[in-house]
Amino acid sequence: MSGGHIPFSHKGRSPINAAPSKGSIWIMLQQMFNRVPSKWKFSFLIISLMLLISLIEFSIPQLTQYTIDEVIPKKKYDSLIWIGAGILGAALLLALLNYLNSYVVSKVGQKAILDIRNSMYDHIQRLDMKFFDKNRTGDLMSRLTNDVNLLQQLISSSMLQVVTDTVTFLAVAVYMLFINWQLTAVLLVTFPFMFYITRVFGKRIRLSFRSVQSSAGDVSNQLQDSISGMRLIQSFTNEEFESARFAERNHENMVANIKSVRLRSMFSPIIDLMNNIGLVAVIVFGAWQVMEGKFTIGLIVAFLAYLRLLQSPVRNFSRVISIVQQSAAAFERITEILDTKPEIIDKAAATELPSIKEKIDFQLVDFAYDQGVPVLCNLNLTMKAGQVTALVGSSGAGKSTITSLLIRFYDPQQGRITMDGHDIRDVTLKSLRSQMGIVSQDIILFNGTIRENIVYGMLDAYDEKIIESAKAAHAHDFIRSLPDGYDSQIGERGVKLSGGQKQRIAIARALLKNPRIIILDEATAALDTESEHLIQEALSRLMINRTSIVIAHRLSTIQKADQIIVLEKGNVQEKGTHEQLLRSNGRYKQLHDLQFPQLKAKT
Ligand SMILES: Nc1ncnc2c1ncn2[C@@H]1O[C@H](COP(=O)(O)OP(=O)(O)OP(=O)(O)O)[C@@H](O)[C@H]1O
Repeated sequence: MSGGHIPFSHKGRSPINAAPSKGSIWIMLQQMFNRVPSKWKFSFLIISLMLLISLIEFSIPQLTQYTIDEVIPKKKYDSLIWIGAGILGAALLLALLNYLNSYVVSKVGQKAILDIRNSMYDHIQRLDMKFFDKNRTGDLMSRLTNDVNLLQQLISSSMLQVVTDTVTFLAVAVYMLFINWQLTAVLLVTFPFMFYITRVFGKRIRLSFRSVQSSAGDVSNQLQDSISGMRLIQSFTNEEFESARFAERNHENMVANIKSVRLRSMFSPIIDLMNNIGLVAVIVFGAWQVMEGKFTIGLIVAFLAYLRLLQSPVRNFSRVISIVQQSAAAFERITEILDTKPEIIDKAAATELPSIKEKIDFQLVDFAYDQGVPVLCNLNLTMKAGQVTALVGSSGAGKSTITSLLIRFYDPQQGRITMDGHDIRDVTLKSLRSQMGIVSQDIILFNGTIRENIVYGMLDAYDEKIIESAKAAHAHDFIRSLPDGYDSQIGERGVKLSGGQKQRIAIARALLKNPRIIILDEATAALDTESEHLIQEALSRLMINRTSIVIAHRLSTIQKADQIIVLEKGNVQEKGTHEQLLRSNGRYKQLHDLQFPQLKAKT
């Protein structure tokens, strides 16, 4: 891949990036503060510590001035020891207080970060499927990890510094104005410029960090895609192609970083230059005033020390500003997630859905994933409780969509879905979803042991129940033959198991949940005859005494269904039993003949 156009190189950036929230630094600090445990007690402690620190820092130049203007001219030898001890004592106290301050703030900051990450995770779990359709895993992971880490950096090192620096700056500036306003005025001339430069650079730095973080999200997306698809990459020997794609993302991230570093590298020297102009002003104006006999040398020395006290917050601030801006950009990305409101939530007056007894009804349902691309149109269908309803039809006809609407992963734009007359939007999600179990072709298993994966169906189940479900799912024997039995690790997504084994674990999990309604989405595709036989048996057990919805491409598996619904282009084309549909000689018969040409020949 020699730098040419790389297919699939669209970034697929998460749409939540599209509308950056207007999070100001102040809002960020405020919200972080709200997450601090016992914030007022903490604030009192921190403010007391800071005031003490400022007071001590402030007293050292006082002692210096006193030494130069009083002790030296009047040769007060006795005072020297006290002055030495005073300065040393102050320095020791300063070290101790700084340690305390930094430790307390960092500890509290870590707790705030813990809280943010937990709330983000909790919030993400409640978001609609629509959100996950549109946003990429890598980017979300990058927000939960990288962006939260950036905030951590703000709290642990910088926020404290900004606050202490501001207090020190104000205290010193007021005191300097008080002891010599002319000299202070000369010195403060440079500050409005610094303020202006800080604002201009601040904005640019934040924007540059946003691109850095967003391109880090792209790198993370790329990694997530390729590492989880490693089997595909290696089987197609597309390693070089993938390396080129990764290099492209990585390069974009580097360019964004370099741009950001350039801005930050320019900012600090400009602030230093301003600081030095202030120093020149104090030296020239101060020396002139001493020569005129208006100021003492001690005053100038003390002033220079204060100047250092005044300038060090400014210098620190210019350093910290990039961390603050970086955190502000991270905070915006975090807020975008926290501000995304799920649409599928319980209504205030939501009731508990009673166990299904009669039927599920789809009434004039219209649904589209994307506006203008209808998937279901005016769909009417009824599925009787305790029966098996099979959904068949061409690929893309909307079979899986029907089940996604039933479990409320999405809500229809028009029409309603009811269970025994209850609109599913009027009942709690928990009571609705607790009645459903899904076994699909894309089996989702978590990294962990077999036991952990089965027990996911009912987290407080006893071992006997787990084993009972595994037996019913024809999984017990193969589990027992593994060296660690139920405690065997199955690897990420269950990579250490065969397709059929994974499916049986998923069936055991569903059996343990014991749902009233079971959805089987192409559950037996791509299996050999023997596994299929075992799985069919397990599935039959799973379907006993439940309302079952089976999506199957292979018509052999659904011939005994109580009702077969043939869908085409989001609507019901035919319905009936296998025999009825064959007799009516319609779309079902067509599909059937395609799958069983030998039977067609006989008829
Ligand atoms: N998450 C989604 N976002 C946007 N469009 C989607 C999404 N899921 C499905 N679609 C589209 O909706 C239509 C119906 O898809 P659905 O998965 O319900 O079909 P299906 O009948 O189950 O197909 P198959 O038998 O191939 O699984 C298809 O055109 C598909 O491209």
